[in-house]
Amino acid sequence: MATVDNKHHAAGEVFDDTSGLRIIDLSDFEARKDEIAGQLISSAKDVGFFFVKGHGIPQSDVDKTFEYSKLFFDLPVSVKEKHPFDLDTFAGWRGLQELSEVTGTRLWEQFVAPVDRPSNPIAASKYPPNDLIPGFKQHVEEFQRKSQAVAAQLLRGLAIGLGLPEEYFQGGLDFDADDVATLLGFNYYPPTEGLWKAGDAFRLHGHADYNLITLLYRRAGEPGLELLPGKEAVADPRVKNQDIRGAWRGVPDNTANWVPAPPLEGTITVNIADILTRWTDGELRSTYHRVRSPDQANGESVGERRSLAHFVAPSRSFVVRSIKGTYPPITAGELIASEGHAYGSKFNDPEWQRIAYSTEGTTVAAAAARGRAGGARPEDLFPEEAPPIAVA
Ligand SMILES: O=C(O)CCC(=O)C(=O)O
Ligand SMILES: [Fe+2]
Repeated sequence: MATVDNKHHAAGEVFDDTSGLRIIDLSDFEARKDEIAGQLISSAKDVGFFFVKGHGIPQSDVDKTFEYSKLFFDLPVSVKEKHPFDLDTFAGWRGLQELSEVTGTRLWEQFVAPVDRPSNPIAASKYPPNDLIPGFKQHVEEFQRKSQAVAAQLLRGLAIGLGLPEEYFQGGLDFDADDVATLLGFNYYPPTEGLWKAGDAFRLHGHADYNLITLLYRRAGEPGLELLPGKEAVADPRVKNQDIRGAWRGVPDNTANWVPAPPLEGTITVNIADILTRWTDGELRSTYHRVRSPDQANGESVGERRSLAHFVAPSRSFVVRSIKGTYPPITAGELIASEGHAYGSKFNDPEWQRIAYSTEGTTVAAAAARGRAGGARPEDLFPEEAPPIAVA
């Protein structure tokens, strides 16, 4: 696993050698917030992805959450299928059946865990009975509370970086709200030994996250995440007059230059997601990303892979008003549901599935990005001109 020592300095900033992504140190935030804000905003505008260290989340909390991931996914299908994924809320379990139909095998399973609140009857019903996994729901809540505090700090920095009041993006972030919409996504990618040749398929198709900002926790020795820096269509000025509500923006270009983002010890991988893109009129980039299947020939582990995606979102009743008025006001709850339904209908389209889960067209660019001896350079992350994006 690469570590945060695997880095070089450019203009006083720190980059990971393999991805070219910035590693932003959040320690001593209050004293350093203007400096941090500058780094955050430049990553959020140009790339949409970055790593943070000095975030204060103990590794033991992350490890414990991964242990719960194993307990959950090890449950029999007959138990998990009692808590199906729900397109209105994005919560619940999915993966097995729909992906088996496309690939003939299982690439990805996901359980998206809500925060249980009395006014949200869906939340409790998404969890297996407590005696099957004692303490699961409570741990998920405690972990999300800590992770959301990091997200709130990042959003302060981004507001400062945009020249807005520091509190600008704090609306809707009350973790104790009855209609809290923040979710913890558990991803499980089963072992691929003997299932397919390296590069024949993706574990997770290219997508942009539906929420506000995502904090992604990953494990040592489990690469595969790739991203398309700053290329999300909703951030493109050419589509800014469209109402992005419910738009599912197709399958991202497989021939484009995807950049690998390795897991870096002690860091959280952060990405801007669609609600923040909408809120900032496309200025901050909700960037396409995907998980490539392991490349055994290059020594990558074909064992299981897990990740935790903390999908931070404003409370469902919070009204998102884009700063410059590019998009009409809409509640976060409506946005989340419309993205969910757009995703659901696309997902059931066999042609979409075929393209999303095949590496057709990726070989040259993706292999070049992966094989680059010294890793991507920071300047690779700042494409001069985005190719035209079809919006019809
Ligand atoms: O597993 C990963 O590294 C990425 C997961 C992801 O993109 C998601 O859950 O939205
Ligand atoms: Fe994602």
